[in-house]
Amino acid sequence: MLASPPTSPAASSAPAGGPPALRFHQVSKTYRAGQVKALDQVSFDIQPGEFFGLLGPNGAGKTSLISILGGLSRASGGAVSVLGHDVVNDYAEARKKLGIVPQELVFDPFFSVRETLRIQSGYFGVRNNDDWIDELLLNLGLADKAHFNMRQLSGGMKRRVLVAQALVHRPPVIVLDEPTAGVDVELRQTLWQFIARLNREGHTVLLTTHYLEEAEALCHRIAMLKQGRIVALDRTSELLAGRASTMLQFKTDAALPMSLLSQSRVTGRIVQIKAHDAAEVETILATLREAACPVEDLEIGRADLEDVFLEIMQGAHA
Ligand SMILES: Nc1ncnc2c1ncn2[C@@H]1O[C@H](COP(=O)(O)OP(=O)(O)OP(=O)(O)O)[C@@H](O)[C@H]1O
Repeated sequence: MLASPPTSPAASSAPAGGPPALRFHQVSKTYRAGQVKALDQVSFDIQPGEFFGLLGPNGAGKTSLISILGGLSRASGGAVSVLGHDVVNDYAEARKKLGIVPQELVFDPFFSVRETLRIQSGYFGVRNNDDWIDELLLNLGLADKAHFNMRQLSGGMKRRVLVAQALVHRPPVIVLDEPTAGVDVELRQTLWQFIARLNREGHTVLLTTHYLEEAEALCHRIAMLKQGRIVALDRTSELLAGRASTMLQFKTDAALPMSLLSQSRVTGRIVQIKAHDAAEVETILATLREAACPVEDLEIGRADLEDVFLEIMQGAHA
């Protein structure tokens, strides 16, 4: 089970007339001389104060988009800006406004945790930053590791340092690329509490994750990428409300009636079938009875973001 992240507060309103926190305008990216199209004319804005989720299966283009945002790679077409600063033409200003937690664990093995954070502060021209560094260490459960050499930390601890590094210059826009991949329940809880607090205080957050329960709990709006294109973009509540709202789950050893197969998800003995309303639930149960399909441990619940995600990725609403 995933750790339950704290529910994010409502987005603070964007300053009237100000630039969006992040703007992606017709962004395209190709690799291998155009053979691989990782991003295809991706356009969307994220407003200041939003907690925004970018979801998609492996290879959808999420990391490519974040690399372009952070200046690690160049878009093949289109433009990206951070609070109005273009990431190519106005790189230094754009980079100052951003704190990016990368997916990969990159660190310098020669320094302690505190030295790493002081050096990172120096990159951004922030002096006498120890009070904020102490607060970061405390909030990320690293207070007793400040003097540890980076090599002495576990993978989860290194990831906490990466988060602290990204936040060391108090960036107004925080980008987290799968920050909870392979980390334990405790870090996820600590991390989400802290990030939700920063968001409440007005920081914009862009999150990519494969943990859809986290995205559902935290994100005000969600974009879904599939093969480099945006296939859904809406408020989380609208995404959930607009699709099948009910989920039947039961166990069976028998084959399902053909008429139910297309709307079912089968994992071993567990079958999940989506329904739009109570009448459709009745029809499904009647179909199972008529087919003499034995049903155990029947549960009827609300469809969650994972159900919506799978429905969209399977192309039903693309
Ligand atoms: N340096 C590269 N050279 C060639 N192809 C690349 C390169 N980087 C990414 N790709 C390809 O671009 C596509 C998008 O990859 P990307 O890493 O952006 O996806 P992702 O959504 O972040 O995936 P994941 O969830 O697995 O991290 C994939 O087809 C990938 O193989």
